[in-house]
Amino acid sequence: MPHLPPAQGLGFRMRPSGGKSGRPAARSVHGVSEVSASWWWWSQAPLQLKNLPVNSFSLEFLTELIINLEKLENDKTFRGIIITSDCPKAFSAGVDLREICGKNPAHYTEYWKVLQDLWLRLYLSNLVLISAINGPCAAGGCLIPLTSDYRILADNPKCLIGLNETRLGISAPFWFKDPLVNIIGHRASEHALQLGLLFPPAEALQVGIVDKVVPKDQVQSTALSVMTQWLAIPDHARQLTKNMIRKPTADLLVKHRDTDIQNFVSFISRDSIQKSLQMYLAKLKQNKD
Ligand SMILES: CCCCCCCCCCCCC/C=C/C(=O)SCCNC(=O)CCNC(=O)[C@H](O)C(C)(C)COP(=O)(O)OP(=O)(O)OC[C@H]1O[C@@H](n2cnc3c(N)ncnc32)[C@H](O)[C@@H]1OP(=O)(O)O
Repeated sequence: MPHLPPAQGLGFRMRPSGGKSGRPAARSVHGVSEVSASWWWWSQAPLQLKNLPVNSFSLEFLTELIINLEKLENDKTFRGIIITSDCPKAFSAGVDLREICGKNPAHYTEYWKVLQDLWLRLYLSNLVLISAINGPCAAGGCLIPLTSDYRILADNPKCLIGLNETRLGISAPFWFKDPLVNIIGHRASEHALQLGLLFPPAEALQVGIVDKVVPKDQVQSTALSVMTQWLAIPDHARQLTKNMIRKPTADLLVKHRDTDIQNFVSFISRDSIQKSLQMYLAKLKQNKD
């Protein structure tokens, strides 16, 4: 792991909410993030993503997320995580475009490798992962939902979800496409991916990219209730089953990850792509005004 300097506004919060176990909240500060590990309810941990303004995946944010997930995974008292956003504007805006614009090939290589690492850690996690999606998530912003075991989306027209890469003139990586196919099926994925569809809540539910749509103020309570159902299953049986179903998909990335990195680096280093990226970033800033 690279050494990371402290940064403001970046972090993950595991919010205490009157835990039943009576355990005191443990608070520790690690490098860039403050992690308040405490018990909320049994062994489920709410993990709130906070990389203002839109939870885009900067290298620093990805690295911290991986570290925090590893801690939770190794702490045998935790059996599940509810992942949500603590940024009002988005669940996640996906790849932080500033990480892949105007940098050098070594940086692009490191960035893509860490993004793959996060995907692998999430996709093969032994924990029950529930995405409580309380904001838009497009393209790379779907990484966490697509690798989760269950997805709950807030019923708000702004909460669009989908792999819209083709609309940006790019193709979704195969390791984004594969989980989508596993979730919504082949034909629906062909349709969604080629057209770069971003689904509003009702359509997202209909196509199956999310499992439940509820009013925004019920996303957390619904996630808790779903988690309770999942935790009623013995861990070892559920974990073996999850691994059996997901391993073939994960193995594809493990097997092809070096080639995938090379492809990404050569693609992103092209002048034409760098120009498009600069224009897209400028457009995002203009839209704000
Ligand atoms: C032509 C584009 C080419 C892209 C080439 C990419 C190549 C990648 C190779 C292959 C990778 C494929 C897999 C993954 C791909 C991705 O994830 S690409 C990123 C996809 N995400 C988006 O396109 C989301 C863009 N953002 C938005 O739509 C909106 O910001 C929002 C999330 C819906 C929030 O809207 P709003 O509340 O109106 O806030 P804004 O004012 O728009 O944004 C606030 C600030 O955040 C900055 N920002 C937004 N998204 C990103 C981002 N992805 N990376 C970096 N920064 C981002 C935005 O510029 C604003 O900044 P300031 O103006 O400085 O406040």
